[in-house]
Amino acid sequence: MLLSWTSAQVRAAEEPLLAAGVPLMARASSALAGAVVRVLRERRGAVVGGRVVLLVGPGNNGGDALHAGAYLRRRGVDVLALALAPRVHDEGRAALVRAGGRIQAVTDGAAGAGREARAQRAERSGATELEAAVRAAAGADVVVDGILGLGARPGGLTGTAARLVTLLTQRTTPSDERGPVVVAVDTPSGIGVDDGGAAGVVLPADLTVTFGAAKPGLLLPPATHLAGAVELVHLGLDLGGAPALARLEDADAADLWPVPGPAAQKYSRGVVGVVAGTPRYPGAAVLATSAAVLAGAGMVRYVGDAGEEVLAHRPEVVLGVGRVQAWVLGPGVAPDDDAQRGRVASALEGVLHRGEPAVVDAGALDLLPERVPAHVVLTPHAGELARLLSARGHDVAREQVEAEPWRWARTAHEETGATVLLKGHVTVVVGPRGAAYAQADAPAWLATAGAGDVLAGLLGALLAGRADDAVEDPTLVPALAAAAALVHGRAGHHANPDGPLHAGAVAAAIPATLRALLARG
Ligand SMILES: NC(=O)C1=CN([C@@H]2O[C@H](COP(=O)(O)OP(=O)(O)OC[C@H]3O[C@@H](n4cnc5c(N)ncnc54)[C@H](O)[C@@H]3O)[C@@H](O)[C@H]2O)[C@@H](O)CC1
Ligand SMILES: Nc1ncnc2c1ncn2[C@@H]1O[C@H](COP(=O)(O)OP(=O)(O)O)[C@@H](O)[C@H]1O
Ligand SMILES: [K+]
Repeated sequence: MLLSWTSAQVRAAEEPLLAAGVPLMARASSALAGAVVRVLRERRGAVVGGRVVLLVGPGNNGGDALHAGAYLRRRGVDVLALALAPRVHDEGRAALVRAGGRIQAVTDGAAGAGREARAQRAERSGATELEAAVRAAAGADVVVDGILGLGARPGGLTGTAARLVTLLTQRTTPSDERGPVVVAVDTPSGIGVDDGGAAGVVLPADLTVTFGAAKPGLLLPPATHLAGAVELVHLGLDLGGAPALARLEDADAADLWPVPGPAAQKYSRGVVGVVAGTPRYPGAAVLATSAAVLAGAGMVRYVGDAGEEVLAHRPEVVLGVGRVQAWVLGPGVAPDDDAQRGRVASALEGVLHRGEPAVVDAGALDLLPERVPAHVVLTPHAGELARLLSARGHDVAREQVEAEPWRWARTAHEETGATVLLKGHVTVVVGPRGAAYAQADAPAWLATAGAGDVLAGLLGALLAGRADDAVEDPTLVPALAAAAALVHGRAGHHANPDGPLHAGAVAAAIPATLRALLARG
């Protein structure tokens, strides 16, 4: 499991070590230099003579970059530090100069203009300075982004740094193999370290070397898309307490998946009840029931008017109401289908009364009671979450949910009591007692009609298989939801690696995906 901690948690864990004189910056910067050495070797086959440009901001993040630069200079690398703040880390600067590295202050003449003529002169020379800095960075083998790290204030980069990064990103395209490899120090500068925001301009990194612990912003969209590969450097921090946000890996999902023992029978393995689809829209019913069957449910009951189509595709499914261990409610249930909405409502009543876990998706979301237990999992996409929250008095649009998925998923959990699985390229799950996950397992090809119905059925099977545990320990529910998102994403890869997908193929890939996962786990 990949765990992440907030900047405050990391700083608190650093404090006792710093007080005891542990050289954290030396550890961080030598690991950073090691990463740059590897990049140089991969890119040019040699370290000596490589060109590295450091973007250096006012704090310790810049200090890390400068110390790493000193190390690289001693290895024969040509190092140029661009100081983007009036003052940069003193010791780091001295170390780089001692090692023979160059430092250049960059101003862009836009700030502090005095009298007109002087201002114009300053502007001209500043613009030239900035242009030269951009040229140097664009021509380097590696650019090290040490402008801001844990100390970044909300709102993103400002001033010279913002202008330089803007020009540099215009000059270089990520797919251009001749452009520099960007290595971010601790975090890409200017992202929301704790919330994954990307309010201003950010230099997209190919690699982020992060210190002590991963930060939530490295796992959350939109910032996660700017971090590249993330390499964690352990600093020996004692990070007590719960992590802020986690990401499950294959072994974690395998541990959570119920595997039948010799005494298993279909009822003990979990029966899933599915209220989905309509005669007009039978597809969702077929996909949700198929996914539940293929994910290994003991039995699947279908409730609704699309039974004929369901049986034509899945003869294993049993039609009609009966005892179930978990429900899947809402895929393909249209707002004008009173009969199916009535069945959803009565299943929801049962859920509140008897306490089975349930997946509440699509058309069932607007039938959700005021408060539900955490073993009810909502599975909205950003638009559906915005609608649900707006109906409860929050003024929020789809774009805002996409910009801050963790925040709004948390709000939905607080409002409803439910565990919330917010779908997207990164699927964010929030449950009780601060439990939160961000899963990035799916190929973008999975953004296809019906994929959500498959996820609902898959999660339903998992909840049915672990229904007693889920009801007993509500903090297990978000982990189960995250595991379902992982398996769903993996099934997308499995179904057609790097190519177009249709939802039926994703469902069909579930058994082999689970077999591979359980064999490795
Ligand atoms: N605490 C430690 O001992 C360690 C810290 N390390 C490094 O130190 C970093 C944190 O250092 P700092 O606390 O100095 O913070 P930063 O280096 O992130 O920068 C903070 C400085 O930037 C300014 N600033 C913040 N937002 C700004 C903005 N939007 N525009 C312009 N200026 C802005 C602040 O006023 C402050 O002067 C970590 O990210 C990591 O790279 C590592 O060396 C490991 C050990
Ligand atoms: N860009 C993306 N990359 C990867 N997965 C995505 C992306 N966009 C959406 N998904 C996933 O595809 C599925 C789409 O579900 P949903 O929006 O409910 O579609 P539908 O209602 O048609 O089934 C979700 O599991 C979601 O996480
Ligand atoms: K940085």
